[in-house]
Amino acid sequence: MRMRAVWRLWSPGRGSRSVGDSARRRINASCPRAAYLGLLAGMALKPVLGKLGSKRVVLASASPRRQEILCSVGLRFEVVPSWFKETLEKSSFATPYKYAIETAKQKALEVANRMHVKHLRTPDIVIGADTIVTVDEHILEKPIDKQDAYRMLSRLSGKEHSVFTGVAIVHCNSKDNRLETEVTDFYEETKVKFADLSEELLWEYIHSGEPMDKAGGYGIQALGGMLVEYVHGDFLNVVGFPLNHFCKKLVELYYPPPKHTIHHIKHDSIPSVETFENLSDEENDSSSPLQYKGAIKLDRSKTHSSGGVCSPGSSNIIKPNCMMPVENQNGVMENPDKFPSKILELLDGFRASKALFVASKLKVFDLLKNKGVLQAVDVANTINSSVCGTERLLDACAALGLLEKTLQGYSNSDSANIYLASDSEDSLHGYIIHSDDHLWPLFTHLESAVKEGTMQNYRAFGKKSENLFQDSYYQSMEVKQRFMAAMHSIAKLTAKDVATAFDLSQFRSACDLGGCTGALANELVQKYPNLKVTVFDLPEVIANVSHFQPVRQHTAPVTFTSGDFFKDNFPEADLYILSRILHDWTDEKIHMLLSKISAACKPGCGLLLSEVVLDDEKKNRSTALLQSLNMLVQTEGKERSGSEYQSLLEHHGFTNVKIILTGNLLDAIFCTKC
Ligand SMILES: Cc1cn([C@@H]2O[C@H](COP(=O)(O)OP(=O)(O)OP(=O)(O)O)[C@@H](O)[C@H]2O)c(=O)[nH]c1=O
Repeated sequence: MRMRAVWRLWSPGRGSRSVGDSARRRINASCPRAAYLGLLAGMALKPVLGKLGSKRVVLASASPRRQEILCSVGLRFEVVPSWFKETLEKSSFATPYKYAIETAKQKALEVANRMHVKHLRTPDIVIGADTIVTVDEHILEKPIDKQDAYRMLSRLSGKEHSVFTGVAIVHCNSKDNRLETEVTDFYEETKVKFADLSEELLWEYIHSGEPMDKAGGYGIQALGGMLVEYVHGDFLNVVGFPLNHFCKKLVELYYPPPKHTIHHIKHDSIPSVETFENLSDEENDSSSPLQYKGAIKLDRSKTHSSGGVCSPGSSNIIKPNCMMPVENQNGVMENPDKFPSKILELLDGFRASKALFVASKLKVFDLLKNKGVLQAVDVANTINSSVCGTERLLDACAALGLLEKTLQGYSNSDSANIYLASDSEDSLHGYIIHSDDHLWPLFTHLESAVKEGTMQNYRAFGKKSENLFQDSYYQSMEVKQRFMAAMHSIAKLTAKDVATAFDLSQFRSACDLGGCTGALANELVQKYPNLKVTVFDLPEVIANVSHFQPVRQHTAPVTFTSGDFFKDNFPEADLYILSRILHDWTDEKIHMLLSKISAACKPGCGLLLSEVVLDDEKKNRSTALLQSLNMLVQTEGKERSGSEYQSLLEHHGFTNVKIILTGNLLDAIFCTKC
């Protein structure tokens, strides 16, 4: 086995309804990623699932993976596998995804018809899906036998291919005993790259039996994961169902922007955007008079799928072609394609960030964690702020899903308790404060950074950063502590995924260069009790690490040694670690550092990097690419792609470079000295 792909998103059965709330919370607390996904999805889907709860929902698929994925978000449905044969003429479709969508549609329609006619049980909604793999302009479906699987897998070997899943959501209605259907469809594309597969590995995999019921002849969620070098896009889409896109579609269908938003379109030109978080205000469509004050009331009898909405006699008349959700024949609200939700989301993004920053800075989440539920006036008095300002901040946070608002007052959401309270184990408070105090001023000079191609520390803080860390991050005790708390937050969030990305059990000593508070080092000694880890960092940092150490430690403690890795000799080790170090520096300085590490390494020594890895074309991972802009405004470094890291490492005698996209904020790269 030469390559291994680890993507922790796939965890069958996670979030199943049998797990009680408190149990789930416990699981989540020890697994930040699961917690994030669980809470986000749970929160987002609640109102939509509520609406679907009373409907007969049918999954027209025999695929156990699709059943598990949909189960995992708590959707209630029956399974009626489709009898539709996947025999549409592929060459008659202009693009592969159109073929996948059409097949998905036919699968769902076949089930809808059969249930209506044969079983006299018309479903409300039928969901169909079809997954295909495309490579070199060929569409690969499920192999018919082992030879076919061999042909498919050898075609995929060493190459990038696309996985498309087409999905059809069919709304059904029985009128005068006739079945009426309304289809909403979409597709999702994920790019997957396979390693070069040896004949031996290929046949071993085929004989495992796994390829036979899977498009392209592999199952990424199981043994097939070992064939994969990287995945760009939605992992679950490869597994068979694009859950994220599906949830967004449900939101669009069942939860159009709140009616008072429509008011804003007219007067502010900035409607709120459809994020999952918007859904936390479950009762948006309640009949609360306050909620609709001054807003257009949508009268179902006056809405038409073709025209838009008007409310005659009201002063708030909306013209037919403005960005209104319109009702389709099934009474379902849909957004016209023109609605530029993505752009508006970006345009508004800074407001949401700033609301989060201010609430964190004013310790709103700490207060609510301690007190449970409070009215706005009590929060305002405690944080020494105006009642009207506090109320608006709390409302905004509630609408963003950070708080919950009831008649009793405001309380923290689960994710706020886990990530926003400053004293919780997985708190991101440090990083939030750093973002507000340090990154925000730097980003206000992004335009200059882009024009000049350099960091903006002088413009933002009036200080030259000749020595980046001394001048920017360690210039005062306060700034240093803030910076270390920020790095600690991120390291805690990512350490487990980085520490477990590769098998490091053969190493006995490790040195984490620039390892700061030792968060990754502490995770490594948990995972590998026989590993002795030394954190090597500047004296200013080492002097300040004590209060970041874990309270209960069952393993040998991590040791800390001070020095400058550019100038001083560093401790001997058979594994070196650089976590978020290379992205701070120019290629020239990286070469200097890597050649020092290479010289210190004996053959067989390992080097573990943890960085955000960009895709080779630098076009797919927006979070990673924004992180590279972040490096532009504040350092002389940048984020790099997998092949860029590979060539830097190979240049210094490291081989067998493996990259794992962890699905977390940091990815992991491992290589050995030859
Ligand atoms: C690439 C890949 C695919 N699959 C499975 O491949 C089948 C695709 O075939 P389909 O025709 O879309 O679905 P089906 O299995 O025939 O079911 P149905 O929709 O009823 O026709 C689905 O099962 C998927 O999970 C995996 O489990 N893992 C993977 O990495």
